[in-house]
Amino acid sequence: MAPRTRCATTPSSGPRARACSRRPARWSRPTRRSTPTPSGRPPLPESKSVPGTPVSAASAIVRFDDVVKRFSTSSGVTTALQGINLAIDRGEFVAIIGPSGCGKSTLLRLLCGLEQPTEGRIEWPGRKGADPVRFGVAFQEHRLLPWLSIEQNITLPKLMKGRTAAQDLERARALCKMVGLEGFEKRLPSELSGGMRQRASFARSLFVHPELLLLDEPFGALDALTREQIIADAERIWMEQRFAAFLITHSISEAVHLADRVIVMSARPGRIAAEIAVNLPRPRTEQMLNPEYSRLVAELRRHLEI
Ligand SMILES: Nc1ncnc2c1ncn2[C@@H]1O[C@H](COP(=O)(O)OP(=O)(O)OP(=O)(O)O)[C@@H](O)[C@H]1O
Repeated sequence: MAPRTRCATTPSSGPRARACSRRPARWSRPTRRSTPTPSGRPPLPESKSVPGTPVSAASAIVRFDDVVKRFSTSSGVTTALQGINLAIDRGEFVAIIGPSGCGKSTLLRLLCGLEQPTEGRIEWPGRKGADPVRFGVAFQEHRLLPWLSIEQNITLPKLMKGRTAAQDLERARALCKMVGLEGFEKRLPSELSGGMRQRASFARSLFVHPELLLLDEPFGALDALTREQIIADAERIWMEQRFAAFLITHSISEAVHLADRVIVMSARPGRIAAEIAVNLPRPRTEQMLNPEYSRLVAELRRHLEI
């Protein structure tokens, strides 16, 4: 039987081949932590991805089975994604990286239901009845409404329903504090720096207590220093809350800093070319000096052919 995914840049034997995702549709059970999380919540996976080990229905929040996505336009049909088999576990941080146009945003849009697969299935194993999984989304552009204060922007889902309770404002304030915006709750977006607006956008994505956080290059447009600070904060917040996260990024260092697993996509039609488990200890702020960090960066560079 042909492999479900193929590695475009990896030889058929040797260490690189082991990273290649020639594996069945269901992947990898995480190793469980024995130490409590800083928030005191139940322990969740620290790092994972043993090639060929199936993800159980109980641990996966979402699973793509042989998903194909084609777009039909007046100028023809584009196959954006081909043969995607991917499972994301509860509490797992997955980063996705690949060349422009390889289908990363299409994957994200499939995840939040803005697109439907042309072939294959997307399953939500833990979903009860018609209850949707709670999503948070943050984009490269902050998408804050300019006429609303930061706390109003954060509570927007409730504001739109016309009922912002005291506890919602309390949560908005707590989120502002969490992302380093304490004291700026009443400000308008135009009164904040670019990095602060991005922090506010990140806080807004957390407002709904997401089970799955979708991050479409949210730190991509920031200057290097601000970006480093926000990434460190994002990791801390994820460690405290342990939602599942799906991060689109063009930055190898960002992927290695944040993710338990980095998925490398090949050029269009997008396929999963490789899956790299990141087993570095957290928090990873100091890990750049770790030889394993350099090894992972080099491995990802090889897969991306840069
Ligand atoms: N609504 C659409 N209609 C037609 N084609 C589309 C649509 N959305 C995406 N595509 C095509 O699907 C392919 C994948 O696009 P997608 O935006 O997912 O790539 P990407 O990896 O996110 O790119 P980038 O890194 O540049 O943002 C591209 O060829 C794009 O032109």
